[in-house]
Amino acid sequence: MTRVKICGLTAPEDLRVAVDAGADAVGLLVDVPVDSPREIDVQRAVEIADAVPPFVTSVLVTMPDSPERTVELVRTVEPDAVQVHGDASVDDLAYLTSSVEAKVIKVVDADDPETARRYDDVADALLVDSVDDEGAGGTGETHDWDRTAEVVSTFDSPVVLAGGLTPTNVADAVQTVEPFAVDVASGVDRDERADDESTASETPAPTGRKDPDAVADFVANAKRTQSTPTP
Ligand SMILES: O=C(O)c1ccccc1N[C@@H]1O[C@H](COP(=O)(O)O)[C@@H](O)[C@H]1O
Repeated sequence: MTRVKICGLTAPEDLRVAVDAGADAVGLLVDVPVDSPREIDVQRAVEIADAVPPFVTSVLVTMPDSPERTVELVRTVEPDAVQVHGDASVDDLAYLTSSVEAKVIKVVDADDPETARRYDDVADALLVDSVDDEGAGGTGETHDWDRTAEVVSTFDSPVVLAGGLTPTNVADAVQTVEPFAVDVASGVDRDERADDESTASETPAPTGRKDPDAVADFVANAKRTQSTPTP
C-alpha cells in the first residue's frame, strides 16, 4: 500500500486532521528561501513535531544554506526524517546522514534523472518533485509521470512522488509511477475563498491551513489505488 505524507502543516489542528485521515507522515517547513504560506518558525516546528503520535513519521522539510545549518535544525526540531531541497551536494548529504539519526530524504528534479541518480546510494529515500530554478519544490506543478516511472524503476532507494498532486489526480499518479509514498502540500490546502465568499478572487489564495475533506480524500484515494501488477 502506498504511504502518504501530508506536508506543510502550520497548526496543531492540522496535525490532527492529517493523523485522523490516516497519513503515515507529516511535513513541517522551516528555513526555505521561497515565499511559502506553509513555512513556520523553528519554535512552532518543535511544538508540532513534539505532538506527532507514535507510528506517524515527522519530517522536517528544509532548504538550508549549509549542511551544518540542517544538522542544527534537526537537532532542535528532532524529527524522524529530514527532507532536503536545493543544491546540497552528494558530500553534503553524506555529512548529514553521518551527523543525524533522522532518515535523510533528498529532493531530486524529475527533469534531471542523471543528477538524481548520484544521490541514490547516499540518501535514505529520493523525493521526485517538479522544482523551480532555485531547486525548491511546492510549486503545485505535476511532471511527466510516464517518464518519471521509467527513471525511478532504476533507483534502489524508496521513491516518494511529489509535485502538483491532488485528491483527484493521486490515483493516476500511484498507478503510473508505483512509488513507495506520495507527498502533497498545496493540493490539500484550504482556499481562502472557502473562508470568506465575499472576498472571492479568480485566483485561489493559499492560507497555509489544510482542508480536512481534501486531506481525507487524498489519503483514501492514494491508499485504495492498487499499483498495476507487472506481467
Ligand atoms: O510547500 C512549499 O511551499 C515548499 C516550499 C519550498 C520547498 C518545498 C516546499 N514544499 C514541498 O514540495 C513538495 C510538493 O509540493 P506540492 O504538493 O506540489 O505543493 C512537497 O514535498 C512539499 O514538501
